[in-house]
Amino acid sequence: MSDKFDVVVIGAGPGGYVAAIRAAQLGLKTACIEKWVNKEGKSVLGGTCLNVGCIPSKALLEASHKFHEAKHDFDTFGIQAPNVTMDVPKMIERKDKIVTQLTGGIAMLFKANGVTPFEGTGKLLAGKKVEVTGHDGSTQVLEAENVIIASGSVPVEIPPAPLTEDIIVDSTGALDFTATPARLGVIGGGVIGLELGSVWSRLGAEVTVFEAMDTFLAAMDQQIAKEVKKSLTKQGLQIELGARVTATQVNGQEVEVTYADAKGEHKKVFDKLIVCVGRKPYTKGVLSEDAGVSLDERGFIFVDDQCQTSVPGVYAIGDVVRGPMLAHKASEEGVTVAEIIAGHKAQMNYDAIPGVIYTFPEVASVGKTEEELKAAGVPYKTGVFPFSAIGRAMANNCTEGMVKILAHEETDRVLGMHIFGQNAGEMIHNGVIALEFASSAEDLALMCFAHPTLSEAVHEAALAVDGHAIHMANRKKRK
Ligand SMILES: NC(=O)c1ccc[n+]([C@@H]2O[C@H](COP(=O)([O-])OP(=O)(O)OC[C@H]3O[C@@H](n4cnc5c(N)ncnc54)[C@H](O)[C@@H]3O)[C@@H](O)[C@H]2O)c1
Repeated sequence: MSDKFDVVVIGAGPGGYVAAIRAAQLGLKTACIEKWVNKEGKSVLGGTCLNVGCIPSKALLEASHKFHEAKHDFDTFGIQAPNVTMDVPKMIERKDKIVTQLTGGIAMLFKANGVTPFEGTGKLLAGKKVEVTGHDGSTQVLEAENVIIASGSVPVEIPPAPLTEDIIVDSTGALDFTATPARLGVIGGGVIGLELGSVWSRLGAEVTVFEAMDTFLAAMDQQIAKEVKKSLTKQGLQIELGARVTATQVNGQEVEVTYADAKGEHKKVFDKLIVCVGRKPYTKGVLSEDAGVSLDERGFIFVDDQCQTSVPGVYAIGDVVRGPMLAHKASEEGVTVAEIIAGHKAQMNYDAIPGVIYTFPEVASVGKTEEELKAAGVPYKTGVFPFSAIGRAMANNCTEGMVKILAHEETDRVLGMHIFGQNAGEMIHNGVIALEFASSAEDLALMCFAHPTLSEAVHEAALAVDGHAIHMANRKKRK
């Protein structure tokens, strides 16, 4: 059987499903192929983000934060809640319910928009044909005017720590622990390591994070990264920098980790070990040999600025192509490509993609870091404002962190915004809008921010760029 579509999308993660919906909205006959099967053996849409990534991890982060707050911080507010306990299976059940609701929601959106879903594995053949192999092994070929590959990424595995059934796990396994491990090891002090390490630490695990690099959150603005490390350490995460895991040995229900740092070789024993050392693009079985689509030297599908691959009419988006591996980046690329296919002018701005680490407090950034500006020789000025001087932060009992704004020394144009603080992931959109609209720090400073809000720290940081902050003594006073 052969079916013809204007657009065939391979993959229904936040890149693929968004691309498919937008293409259908634009009047294009669209199909979307997804092979994901959940724990119950059911075909589901949503990819990594909805099934085992962004959403389930946030459900656990929220639950563990509430538990931690009830146990340790309620007293500050005058609330007595002795004997607070955590029901881990119930927390996991709630997480699973949210996932089911959201993945089912995409199926409904496909229906509402007229996207034809196919369950199975999509493989690009020559001539913009796509073969779909169903879960029962049957095959059919779809013909397409345009193909969008959105096959995503998978966790990197490392030889010293091969995954086991339930002791050495990846980020997916760490979302389904049935009880809090007493001792938890985490390999990789990146985004996933800090988020999942936080979840289980708040629930009572003794957590050690092994990070191979000497610098903590090396890609981040280092003034912010230092504060984050201090805060997480205070919360109980033991962060070992310059620590490379060289071997693991599972003994019954525990695992011994061997790691090397500047002081030599050490060993530490854990009940569970999470491996989160990055993700790699997933192209296995997605491209036939004669498909004509080239990969780059790191295994990503090679694309131009408009996400076009080496084959005209074949596009690739999201984690399988260059750029940050972030759901919202994938979605925006999906919309951009759908618009391009429909003949519209569309472009993605890679300079204004926010990144958030959902620890408590959150860490969020957009644009350039101070280190990047220094390295590029760009003249800049900074405005920093601490949450400790924000009334709402005091009322909320979370005065940790700061907002930092970097602006061009001569033009005053906002070049970067970095926030460590409660709700930083929401506040960072001030920076995204500033970058998109090429605002100056003065533009932000001249806006009226609601009081009392945490966002006032953004306003004050913008004022501080030129030494005008109201609620702190400015280091440099300017007119
Ligand atoms: N909140 C979010 O936006 C979010 C959440 C989860 C994942 N993600 C994305 O998923 C991707 C994967 O996340 P991640 O945390 O796995 O990767 P990452 O790249 O953020 O961090 C991996 C870390 O592991 C370290 N590492 C590598 N090998 C090691 C070893 N042998 N021993 C010790 N440390 C080692 C690296 O130096 C690095 O710091 C990232 O691109 C991330 O952006 C984003």
